[in-house]
Amino acid sequence: MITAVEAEAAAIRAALPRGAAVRVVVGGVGPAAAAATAGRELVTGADLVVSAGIGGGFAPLAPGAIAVATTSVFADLGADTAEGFVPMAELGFGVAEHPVPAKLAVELADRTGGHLGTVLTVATVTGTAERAAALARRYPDAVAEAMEGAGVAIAATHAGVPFAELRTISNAVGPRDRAAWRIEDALAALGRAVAEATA
Ligand SMILES: O=C(O)c1cccc(C(=O)CC[C@H]2O[C@@H](n3cnc4c(=O)[nH]cnc43)[C@H](O)[C@@H]2O)c1
Repeated sequence: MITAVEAEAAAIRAALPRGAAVRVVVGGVGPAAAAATAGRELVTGADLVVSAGIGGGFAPLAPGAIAVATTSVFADLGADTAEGFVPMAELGFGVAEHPVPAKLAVELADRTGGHLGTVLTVATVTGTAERAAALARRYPDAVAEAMEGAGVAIAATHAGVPFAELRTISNAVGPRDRAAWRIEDALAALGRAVAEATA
């Protein structure tokens, strides 16, 4: 499991059953750090790699809720134009959407009680209602936004290893309101979700 920060890794380690064959690695914030870390870790072998941590939630997901990716997508990798955002794939520069094997996503959601949907990976955290609405229009089934998942997915694809993404909600995707963040609730939910997923 690759997390962005130590607090996420600590919540996961505390929840894992004793002797679980799970490596928990802190990779840093953002898709580039996550991809580099996952690539390095996958050289030593793994059956599965999971990007796990807190994230922003799209309605109706509220702080403490669990999101499980059906697809992790680079949502802000592309070009800004007068006609709007053009995704990387439409520019002819590769793949932005990284599907999770359906059986894996469904099993993870069943075990954790998580909401299935697209999880967006962004390099810039959404901080306005306008951007949140634009993302929701482009990805109507989006359940969460975070900064690492699709980076980990790229490394997993290169290594030929299945990938999943698990996010617990700390804040709503929308206008920046740091006081409304519920990081402790999200970390507690992350621990519960990992305990349920690995029981
Ligand atoms: O100071 C801020 O306003 C601020 C706003 C959003 C995120 C941060 C972080 O430091 C987040 C880093 C970390 O958390 C994940 N995360 C959590 N919520 C979101 C979100 O709404 N959008 C994107 N990422 C989010 C992210 O994966 C990072 O690892 C500070």
